[in-house]
Amino acid sequence: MRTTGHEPELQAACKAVRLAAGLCQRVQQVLKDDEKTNKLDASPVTIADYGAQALVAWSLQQSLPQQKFSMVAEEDATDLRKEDAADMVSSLSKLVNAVLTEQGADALREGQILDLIDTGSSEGGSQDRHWVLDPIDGTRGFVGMRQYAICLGLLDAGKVVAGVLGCPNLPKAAITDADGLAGSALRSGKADVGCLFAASRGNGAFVGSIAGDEMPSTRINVQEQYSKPEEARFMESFESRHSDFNFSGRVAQLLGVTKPPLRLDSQVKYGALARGDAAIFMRFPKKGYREKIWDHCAGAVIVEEAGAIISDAAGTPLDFGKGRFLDLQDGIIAAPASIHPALVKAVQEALAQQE
Ligand SMILES: Nc1ncnc2c1ncn2[C@@H]1O[C@H](COP(=O)(O)O)[C@@H](OP(=O)(O)O)[C@H]1O
Ligand SMILES: [Mg+2]
Ligand SMILES: [Mg+2]
Ligand SMILES: [Mg+2]
Repeated sequence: MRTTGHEPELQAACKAVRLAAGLCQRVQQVLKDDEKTNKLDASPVTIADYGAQALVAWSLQQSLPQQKFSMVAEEDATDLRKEDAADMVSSLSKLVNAVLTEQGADALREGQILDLIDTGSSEGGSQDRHWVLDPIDGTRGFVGMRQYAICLGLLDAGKVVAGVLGCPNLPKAAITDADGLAGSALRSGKADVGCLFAASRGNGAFVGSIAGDEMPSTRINVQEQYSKPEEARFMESFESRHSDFNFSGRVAQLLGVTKPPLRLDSQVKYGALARGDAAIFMRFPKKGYREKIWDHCAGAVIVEEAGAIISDAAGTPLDFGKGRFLDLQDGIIAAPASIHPALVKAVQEALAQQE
């Protein structure tokens, strides 16, 4: 990987994401029902989400002690500070400390772990630097033994300047039609899995193994050619409650795409797009749903550095500098620069047909 203006941050981010991924992998092996809870919005959260967030906060501060630390992250410790959460906090503490002591680091007290989780309460915005973390994106995929990702981006003055995606269950080889929907390669347990994607602004996107400690060094690019739409594939959520599959189907039809969609949980989709497994990404949540910056920040810089354009359904670039939410119109789409204009046009046509 070339030396970049954000090399120390990218290295620190890879290290932090790998540490968190190690914790997630431990938990996925032994996930028990009583370690899943539901947040107010009925989305699940596990001790792995909390543990991964604590470890990333800890690791970034260890790696970059000179830098002011600000983080916008999905989870907070409010529920863990309630009396009935004592057992969960105790499991969380054991888990986090098992990973830390394995690294030769000192164990942390429960209160310190909760405080680390709460460092993710920054509002972000268009000034200064902020880390943006989704400790487990695709928690439903994580619980269901499918795909999930640890997603860490860096905002500088409202722009994403670096991003890392840890994808412990993503096959290292491109997902092919033969793998079927939802990356079922994972379920077989046979595929060689575990990818780490990294990109910094202006320096390209790279992939490597999530194991070990080398920086990702294989340069990746999106599928540039779109001469035959019938050969193109699109990706969308595994969860139908997260995106309108009927609508994406109509857009695909307008584009002349005939292959069935590849449905994967989490920002793994952005990594897969960046390395050319599929050509198009579409996400159309229900009206009124507000997207959060941590669900797209790291993935956005990775797909852009691999040659894609990511935007809302109107073709407007995503603005990560407005706080914890993204203000956007009608969903998120991404595709190689050569395809993106046709994609915007098809989405607009499909929207017009709906009216
Ligand atoms: N009703 C909804 N519509 C759209 N997205 C939703 C949603 N409910 C939850 N999500 C978001 O969808 C993310 C997963 O994306 P995907 O659908 O690509 O797997 C979740 O991230 P977490 O799993 O980090 O909570 C969550 O933020
Ligand atoms: Mg969540
Ligand atoms: Mg998420
Ligand atoms: Mg999450």
